[in-house]
Amino acid sequence: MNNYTLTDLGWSAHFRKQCLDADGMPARISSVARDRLEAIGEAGNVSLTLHGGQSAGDFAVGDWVLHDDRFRVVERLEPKTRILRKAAGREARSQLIAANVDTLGIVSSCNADFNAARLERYLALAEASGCLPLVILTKADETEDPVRFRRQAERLSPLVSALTLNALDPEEIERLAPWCSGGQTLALVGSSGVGKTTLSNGLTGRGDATMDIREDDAKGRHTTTSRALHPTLAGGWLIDTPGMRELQLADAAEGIDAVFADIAELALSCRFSNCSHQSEPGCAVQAEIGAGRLDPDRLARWDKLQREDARNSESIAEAHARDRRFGKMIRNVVAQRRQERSGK
Ligand SMILES: Nc1nc2c(ncn2[C@@H]2O[C@H](COP(=O)(O)OP(=O)(O)OP(=O)(O)O)[C@@H](O)[C@H]2O)c(=O)[nH]1
Ligand SMILES: [Zn+2]
Repeated sequence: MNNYTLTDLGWSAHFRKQCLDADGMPARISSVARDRLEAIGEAGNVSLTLHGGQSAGDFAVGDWVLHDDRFRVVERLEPKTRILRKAAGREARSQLIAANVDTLGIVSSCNADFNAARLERYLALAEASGCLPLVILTKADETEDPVRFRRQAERLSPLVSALTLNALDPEEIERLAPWCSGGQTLALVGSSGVGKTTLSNGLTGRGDATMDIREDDAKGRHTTTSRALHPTLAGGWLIDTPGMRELQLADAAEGIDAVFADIAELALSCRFSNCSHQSEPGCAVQAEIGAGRLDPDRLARWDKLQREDARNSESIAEAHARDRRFGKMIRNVVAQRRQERSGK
């Protein structure tokens, strides 16, 4: 049995402001099942049910909700940050992976996994999600020169802070405490084998086994959902879901511009506003490359990310519009209920 305060759980003025005139008890979602949410509140773990047009897909691990005394979800509070991904399947739309992640830990290792393009992709994602990016370079014990990797990472963007560590050493893992203490939430992304599980186990003190929640689906079969919001030893939270592990860029245009702010700014000085920065006359970007001040590979990576993002965003723009209409409908229903309750 836990006894967390709302502050321990990551509650802040951002959420309090949203429920000044709302009734219901706050709880933070720790896992999302097909028709039910598991959450943690001041009274401990609670199992919440959805009703009245609510769909599990509208909620993500890390979200704050208000529930009534029959443990029904009344309202989802607008999150501080949200991590989206382009959903699989033919109908392209974005899918909510996690909410209220304060820091996105971008994990890579001090070896052949280190890849500038991949780091930039995750940095853009962190920026688009509103999370603080932290590059965590593992396997520092396996290289002669970890500082070289850290410098390379820090050169990618002024947004980056990076640290190197041996994820197998509990003392070194403690260096991550500032990002996952005091109710703060950290999530880890990165390729397979870079040490996410090792870090996660070290940060939470738990073994590899995830606490599964069993649920009967409509056909009477058992399905399991992993609890995905884990308390860290430092007094914060770690979000670990399968979806976090397969993130792609979607709708991250702003994030890309922030990571490549130097190129985006140069591009403003190109003679043509639709310059492709390949061979046009008066291209400020090519001029910088010619002068040896800009790495042509970096321009190529920027170009690739932008094209990928444009493809993804185009197809999900319509789905977003539909989500907004749906959100509005839900808010209207909730407001109407509230009016009815206070009126009678
Ligand atoms: N020497 C050393 N080994 C490490 C370090 N971090 C992880 N490892 C090892 O690298 C291997 C892969 O680590 P995992 O934690 O399973 O990697 P992961 O990112 O969770 O991989 P997936 O589960 O496939 O996504 C394991 O054998 C770890 O023991 C480190 O900092 N130093
Ligand atoms: Zn140009």
